[in-house]
Amino acid sequence: MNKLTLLSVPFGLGAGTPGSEQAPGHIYQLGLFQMLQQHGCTINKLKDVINAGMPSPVIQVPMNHSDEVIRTGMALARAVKEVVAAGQFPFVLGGDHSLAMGTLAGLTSHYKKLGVIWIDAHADMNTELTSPSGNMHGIPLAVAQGRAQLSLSHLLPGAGTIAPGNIVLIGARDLDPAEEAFIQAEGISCFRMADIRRLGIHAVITEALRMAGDAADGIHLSFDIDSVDPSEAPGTGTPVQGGLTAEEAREAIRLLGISKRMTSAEFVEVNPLLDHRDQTSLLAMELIALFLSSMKS
Ligand SMILES: NC(=[NH2+])NCCC[C@H](N)C(=O)O
Ligand SMILES: [Mn+2]
Ligand SMILES: [Mn+2]
Repeated sequence: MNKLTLLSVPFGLGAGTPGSEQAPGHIYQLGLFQMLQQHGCTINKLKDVINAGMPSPVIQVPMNHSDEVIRTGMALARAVKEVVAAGQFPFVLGGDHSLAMGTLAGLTSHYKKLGVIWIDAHADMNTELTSPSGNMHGIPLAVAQGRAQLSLSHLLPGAGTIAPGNIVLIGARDLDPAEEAFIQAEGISCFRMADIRRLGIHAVITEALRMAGDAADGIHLSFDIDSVDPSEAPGTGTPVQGGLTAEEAREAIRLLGISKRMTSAEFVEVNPLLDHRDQTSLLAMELIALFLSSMKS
């Protein structure tokens, strides 16, 4: 595996509920680095990404905290681009899911045909006009496809887009009408919970790697902890019943890791303020260590 750079993004204003900005610090405090060491994983570089000093956004969008979300995305996009240019593996720890716009802007400035595996209860494919909440963590995949007012190139000059055919959604179970319509119209690959129960997580991940990866020059994993059922991951801002078991999440993450095909990853939406006895942070920590250790073995 390439050397690893961990980018922590303590930012949560893209979500409707505060708290996910505390996730990176909290997960470190619970012992992520010790756990990684036990697994023989070395982090070559650790960087906190904050929006301090970013120039004013070149675009305004009518959404909650859009200015801060865009500035953070600009800072993250630059950081991710640097990491990739240095030949390292960028691992982004959020934070809410709006920061995926920054990650994807950085990645698409390098990978011209990026594949994306999006494990989430949601599709995060609303635009500024269809968003029911006004929260920017619900739009990153529409932005990445070039369907929103905001685009990845607003965050980073030279950023590209993601082709709908290179996106695979896994765990979806709470889609808004406009998202549902778009997924149908574009034929976006979407493994809903019923598909996972029918096919099993192993077959789903194998298919997902093929669908996202076969026409791609890199594959990004975007893992939203709300993909896991709230009975095992309650600490998140938009929980939805009927999700993955923690065991299915472990298996999915492990299979993606050992495939050796992933070129970047992000973990988002852990909210320590909504958690029960750190159950969600501890699960996230375990999944992160599992992912990073299975990539190297
Ligand atoms: N990353 C997330 N947790 N996103 C939740 C999005 C919820 C809803 N679809 C919205 O647009 O507001
Ligand atoms: Mn999400
Ligand atoms: Mn979600």
